[in-house]
Amino acid sequence: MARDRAKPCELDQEKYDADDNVKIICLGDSAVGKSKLMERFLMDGFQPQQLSTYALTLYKHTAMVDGKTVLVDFWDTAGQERFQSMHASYYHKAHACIMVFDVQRKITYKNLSTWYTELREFRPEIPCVVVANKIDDRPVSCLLSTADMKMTQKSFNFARKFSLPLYFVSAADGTNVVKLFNDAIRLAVSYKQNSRDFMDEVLQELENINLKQEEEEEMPDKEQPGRIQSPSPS
Ligand SMILES: Nc1nc2c(ncn2[C@@H]2O[C@H](COP(=O)(O)OP(=O)(O)OP(=O)(O)O)[C@@H](O)[C@H]2O)c(=O)[nH]1
Ligand SMILES: [Mg+2]
Repeated sequence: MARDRAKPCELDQEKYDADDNVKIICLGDSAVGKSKLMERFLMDGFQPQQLSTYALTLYKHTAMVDGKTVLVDFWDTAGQERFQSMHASYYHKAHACIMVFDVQRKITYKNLSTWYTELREFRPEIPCVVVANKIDDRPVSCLLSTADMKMTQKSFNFARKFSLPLYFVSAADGTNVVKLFNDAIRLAVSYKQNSRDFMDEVLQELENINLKQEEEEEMPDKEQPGRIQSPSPS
C-alpha cells in the first residue's frame, strides 16, 4: 500500500493502460493471517506484529496474465466477530475469493462453512480457493507422513466437499504464497472473461449506460444526425 501511495501518478497511468481489472476478496476468522499473506505476496515481507485489520484495507497490484496487464484490487477485511457479517459492498462485483483458516486453530476451520455460506449468498458463482495458513508452525514432514496425510484429508475435507482448490501455505516463510495469489488472479480474470452471471451482465449494462451518458455530456457540440449545420465562414 505504502508503495502505491508513494506513486499515485504511475498507478493512474497503469490503470489507464490496463487491459483488464479484477477484484479479489479475502475471508476468514481474525488472526488466521489474511493480512500477512497479502503482505508476503505484495511486499515479500513479514512483520510478526499483531495488528488486527480495523475494517477494510484495499491493496492495488498490477499483474501480467497471458501477456496482458491486469489491475488487481485485493480487499482485506477484519475477520473479528463484530464484523463477521460483511457489508454487501464487500462482495459487490468480486471476481474471486481467497478463504483462509489457521491450521493451528480448529475453530477457524469449522467457521469456513459460515464464511462460505455468506459468500455464496452474494456471489454464487465466483471461484473460491481455500487456504490452510501457518504450516510453518507444524513440521511440514508431519503433514506429508502417511498417517498425518489421512488426518489432514479427513479433517480438511471442506475443500473437497465443495470442489474447491486447497493450498497449504505460510505467510511467515512464504511457502506457496506466490502460487496461491497467481492462481487466484488467473481464476478471477478467467471468471470475468467467461462468466454469464446475470447480475454481472445487468451491472455491466448499467455501467455502459452511465458511461454513454457521461460521454454525451462531455461532448455537447458533437454533430447530431439530422442537425442543420450553419455554413462555416470561408
Ligand atoms: N507462524 C505463523 N504466524 C503467522 C502466519 N501468518 C500470520 N501469522 C501471525 O498471525 C497473526 C495474525 O495475522 P494477521 O495477518 O494480522 O491476521 P488477519 O487474518 O489479517 O486478522 P484480522 O485482521 O484480525 O482479521 C500475526 O501475529 C501474524 O504474525 C504464518 O504463516 N505463520
Ligand atoms: Mg487483517
